[in-house]
Amino acid sequence: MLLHNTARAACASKRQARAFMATQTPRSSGPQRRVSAIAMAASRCPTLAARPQPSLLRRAAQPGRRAAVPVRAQAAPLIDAAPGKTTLGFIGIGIMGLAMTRNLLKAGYQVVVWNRNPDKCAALAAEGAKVASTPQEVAAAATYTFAMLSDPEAALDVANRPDGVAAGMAPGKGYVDVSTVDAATSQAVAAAVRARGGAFLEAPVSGSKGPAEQGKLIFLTAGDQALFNAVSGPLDAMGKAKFFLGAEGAGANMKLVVNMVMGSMMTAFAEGLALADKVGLRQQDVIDVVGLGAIAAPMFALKGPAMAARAYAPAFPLKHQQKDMRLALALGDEVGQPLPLAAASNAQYIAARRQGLGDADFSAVMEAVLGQAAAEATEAHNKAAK
Ligand SMILES: NC(=O)C1=CN([C@@H]2O[C@H](COP(=O)(O)OP(=O)(O)OC[C@H]3O[C@@H](n4cnc5c(N)ncnc54)[C@H](OP(=O)(O)O)[C@@H]3O)[C@@H](O)[C@H]2O)C=CC1
Ligand SMILES: O=CCCC(=O)O
Repeated sequence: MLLHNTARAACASKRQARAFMATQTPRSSGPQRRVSAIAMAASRCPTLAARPQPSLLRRAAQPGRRAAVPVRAQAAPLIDAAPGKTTLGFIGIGIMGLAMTRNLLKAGYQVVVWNRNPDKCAALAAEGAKVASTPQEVAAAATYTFAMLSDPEAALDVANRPDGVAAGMAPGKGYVDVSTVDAATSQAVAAAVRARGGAFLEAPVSGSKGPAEQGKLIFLTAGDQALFNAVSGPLDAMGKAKFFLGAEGAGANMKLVVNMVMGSMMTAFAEGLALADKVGLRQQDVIDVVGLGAIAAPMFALKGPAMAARAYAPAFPLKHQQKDMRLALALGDEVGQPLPLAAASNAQYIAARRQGLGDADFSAVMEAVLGQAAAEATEAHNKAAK
């Protein structure tokens, strides 16, 4: 199935197909083995087989001349990032960006940072980062620039504003957007970066504040594979695993699938805790029982006790989870996949945002669940009283 989907992604456009064919020889260890599978799938892609790619072929213009042979696309070589040698950029010093940048500094990279609210850069400056005054300045100073921004609007603005990342791009440089956005946003950012000669990789992450601090994120990457290889060191400094999934859009889609499932799981768990409470069960007992059985999940064990205490210190802000539900639902709409469960969960995240909980942890969806239950109880009581 993965192979099928990645093959489909690999065949998405002529330009993407060219990117595949121009990529470096895949390395053979760990998740990178998936790279080989993708490249093989791309090479078997019927669209590619049926349509010769003019810029990839040296044509035999006259009879008697040698047959067309593949020519590698001319892309600026990308140098492997190395601690002590490579300057990296990081844009978006929020919950995730702060922890990720710290791990790059700890690994020995020179890092230039920018954040819309410059105050958030102060701690990193004290730890050795340089602070730039625009995203363009970051991209110009760094070989490879990372960005961890809240949503598609922020990602597009930071890339395209007059003093944005694209303006600082040049051949030999790369932009790695680790924000959670939709595929169309990622593709638009990729186009802006490539128009200036830069390489692009989308690399949304699975894992929250804790894994970001511990350098245990999981990168879901797609785009220019040469850039994936070049930033392998920095990715390893921030994460425990990395997947290269194909042409840009595949990483964004993977992230939305994962977060849609996570968002629905959290809503279901909150409903379970609320129901347990109503029937006189101890919520901690529910957490313990769930933790020992087939539906055990690290997320339930991690968030459950705080939810029972109705405390929601933000690790993953609820407004971002709701954004991810919205983007996943839009994706379902686009491809004709009904997602009724996700739609119902999204309604609860929207309700929680309306309750002013957008900046709380996404487990605060519990309050919407409790709020709705309380409202329904009142309504039932009023009906019975009539
Ligand atoms: N927290 C988590 O557990 C995880 C989050 N994510 C994703 O990572 C991204 C960031 O999340 P997180 O760090 O938690 O969020 P935060 O809200 O803490 O950080 C958001 C960052 O985006 C910046 N930003 C927002 N709008 C703009 C804009 N228009 N122009 C420039 N910068 C802007 C903010 O700048 P400012 O400080 O000035 O507001 C801030 O640096 C989101 O896409 C989220 O979905 C992915 C995995 C886990
Ligand atoms: O996007 C947020 C993901 C949070 C997590 O994976 O724990």
